[in-house]
Amino acid sequence: MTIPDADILSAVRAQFKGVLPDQLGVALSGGGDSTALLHILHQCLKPEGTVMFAATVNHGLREGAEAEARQAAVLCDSLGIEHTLLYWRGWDLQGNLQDQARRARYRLLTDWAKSKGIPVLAFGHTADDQAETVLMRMARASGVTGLSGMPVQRTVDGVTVFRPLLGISRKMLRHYLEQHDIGWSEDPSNDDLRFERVRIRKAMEVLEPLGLTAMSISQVAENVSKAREALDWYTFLAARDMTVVTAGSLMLDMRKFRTLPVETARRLLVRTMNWISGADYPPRRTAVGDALEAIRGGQSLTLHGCRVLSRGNHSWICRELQAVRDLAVPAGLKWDGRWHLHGGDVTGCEIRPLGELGLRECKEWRETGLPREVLMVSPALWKGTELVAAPLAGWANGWDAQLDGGHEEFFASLLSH
Ligand SMILES: Nc1ncnc2c1ncn2[C@@H]1O[C@H](COP(=O)(O)OP(=O)(O)OP(=O)(O)O)[C@@H](O)[C@H]1O
Repeated sequence: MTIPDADILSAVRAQFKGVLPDQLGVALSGGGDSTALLHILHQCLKPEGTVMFAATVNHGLREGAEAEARQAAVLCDSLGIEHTLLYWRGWDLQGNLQDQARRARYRLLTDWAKSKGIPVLAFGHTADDQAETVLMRMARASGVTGLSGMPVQRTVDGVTVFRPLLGISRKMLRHYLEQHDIGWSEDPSNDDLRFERVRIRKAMEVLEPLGLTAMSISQVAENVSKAREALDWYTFLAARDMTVVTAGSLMLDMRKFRTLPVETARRLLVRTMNWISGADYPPRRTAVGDALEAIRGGQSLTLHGCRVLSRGNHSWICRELQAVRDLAVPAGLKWDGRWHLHGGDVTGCEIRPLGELGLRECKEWRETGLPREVLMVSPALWKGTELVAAPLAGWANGWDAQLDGGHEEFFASLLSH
């Protein structure tokens, strides 16, 4: 299928939703997709005055990579776009090479964008990449979030990662390149059947005559992503209605929580646990399903570095003591990835959890109205074995405990991805 240039350009332009950045970076591998991306964006943005930059990462893993990167630089030069070559030399010869290379690539590219003050970084993921991602996630029996595929836009380390080609197929882009007589490099690993993505790509050739095309599968991802947005809103409103967020923990009104549809309750539980533990991955789906049933049945339990305490009509979700018991940082630094203590002289002091011993010294802890388990995992200031301050347990001593981003961040996390 071919579509005219004007349609491709207007589809890409529409992804900016009327807000064009002053500066934009392109992650240019030199492959067909990102080469087409560079050219298309150049056509869309140059007349609008956006200054473009491009960067290519050489992972140092293939012989031809340097020559391909140089070729990408030549293309940029011909379009008057500043090009930077970034090098990764970090593989520790252990673990999943592809995964490490991908993480390193994102880090190098976002660092580069930040160093140049570039707010938006465009990637060449296409409808085919989206379809492959969705099929791989189906193989893992993913839920609504996984089946939404890759988002068009998300923030990574303060930089907007932007994928304006998700609605355009690889075939259309190849046609575009041929029409404009633009060359590109073929990465041999794109044909390496050891990779699941490549095997899925092959399988798609069989699915295509049945109507399961890159375009139709990526459209399903977009539909699911809209359904996910609606679900997130509902989860957000439910959280506002049935939770109290305090001392970095969450108190759930169980009478309301029990009436929630399972998927809403599951999302609320997962987001709460990720917010409290700081983990950037969710707990296993089956573990969450079991936990949910137990919590609704009024049980207490431990999961994902969090403790769920059943207290009659309420359940508390807080940090698990065992997960932070040995966590100590010099006062002045962030504790458990999210707490700061502010107050007087920090010389010789460190932040550790209040724990059982510390709580015993806080004679007025009951007046806080918080369960002892919540207070025991709260940040306290220690000088050796001497407790200097426990701001959340009624013994502030001139000190104040502040949560990174505050409690509103929890509610915001229900709507962000
Ligand atoms: N070495 C690299 N340097 C810079 N950007 C890269 C590099 N590798 C991938 N990217 C970016 O990530 C996007 C997705 O890469 P991936 O390898 O998953 O897909 P691809 O379909 O092979 O893309 P392409 O045809 O552009 O190489 C690319 O389109 C490009 O924007």
